[in-house]
Amino acid sequence: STVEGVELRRVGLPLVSPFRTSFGTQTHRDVLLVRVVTADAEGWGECVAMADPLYSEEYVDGAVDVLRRFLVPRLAAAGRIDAAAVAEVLAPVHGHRMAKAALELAVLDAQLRAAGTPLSRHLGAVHDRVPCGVSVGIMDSVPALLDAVGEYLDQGYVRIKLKIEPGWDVEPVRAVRERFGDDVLLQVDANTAYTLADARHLARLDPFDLLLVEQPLPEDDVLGHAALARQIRTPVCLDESITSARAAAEAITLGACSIVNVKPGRVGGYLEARRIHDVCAAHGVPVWCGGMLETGIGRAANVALAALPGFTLPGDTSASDRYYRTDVTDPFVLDGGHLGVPTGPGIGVVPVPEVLEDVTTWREWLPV
Ligand SMILES: O=C(O)CCC(=O)N[C@@H](C(=O)O)c1ccccc1
Repeated sequence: STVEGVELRRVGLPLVSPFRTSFGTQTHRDVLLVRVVTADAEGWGECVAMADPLYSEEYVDGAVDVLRRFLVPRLAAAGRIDAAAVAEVLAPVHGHRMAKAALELAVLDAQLRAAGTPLSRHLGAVHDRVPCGVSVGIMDSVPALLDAVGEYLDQGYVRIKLKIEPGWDVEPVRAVRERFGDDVLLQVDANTAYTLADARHLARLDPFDLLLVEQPLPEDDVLGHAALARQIRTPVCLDESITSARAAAEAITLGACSIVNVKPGRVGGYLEARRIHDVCAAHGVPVWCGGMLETGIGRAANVALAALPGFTLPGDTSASDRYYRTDVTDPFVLDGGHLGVPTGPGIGVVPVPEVLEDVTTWREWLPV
């Protein structure tokens, strides 16, 4: 399809409750949405970058700039192209995977809508609904944590992920196990907050039968994760380190991880995410779909991806109301601990016009 123009749009969404991780606390999301207009259809993409470069090197203002000055012009210069070729067209621009992922999804969504093909079918989904986990932030106290976990379990979430950091790890995990038992699927996410010197401390999580410990060490310390994996029993899962299918193959081969969190925004798009899924499947490594507090736009695409066969662990594909009182699309609502995979063409959802207008803080039309 030939792109006629691209709209960059920022929306401001308050979170229903503060979300604290080892790298900071979020109370509000400044989300960049990308709308691609072609002769046949328009498509939507979402950039998962945060306002500040604290999870990765990307941030919203930078994504806007690289899209406006480098990515959209290169897409325009390519003329009529298939969505499968977008990554190659954008490859000369180094990095900026979240910005690239947003543009690629918008092109792919427009193309699939024009063809009447759901994204799930295009990616190779085999399920029509996916089991949902939930990510629980670092809390002010253990009692507050137990209340939050109890509430999510009552809502039907099938897996609990606890954010941890030095000083908030063994005790909250023990408290959740003691209160909710050994059958609850439980995992932890450190977001790079530890070092290899913490190996013996992290081994204190072993008795709690966790599904995994996610990204305990810095994203560039692949060999450190391999060394750690030899010193603890809890399976190591990588997130920030896995920036591509090649990075996944390398980390697995080096023994740095036995589970992978697949996040389309982090790896440059849903097509690279599928390649990571395929590489992991070839190595017998289970994957699950990570989240970046997406609106219904990114959430719809994540649920489609999470329906692929290798996604055998519940992902961070929570309901819209985990984060937002009002989503920009019709809300994703948990049903028996699952979310239904959208069945419409493309990502299968569109922003609700009046909501979108109400939450828009900035927009720019880039003619092509
Ligand atoms: O459910 C969600 O969408 C969020 C899941 C989650 O914990 N995301 C974490 C992460 O490190 O994976 C994150 C949150 C905010 C920003 C970056 C990363």
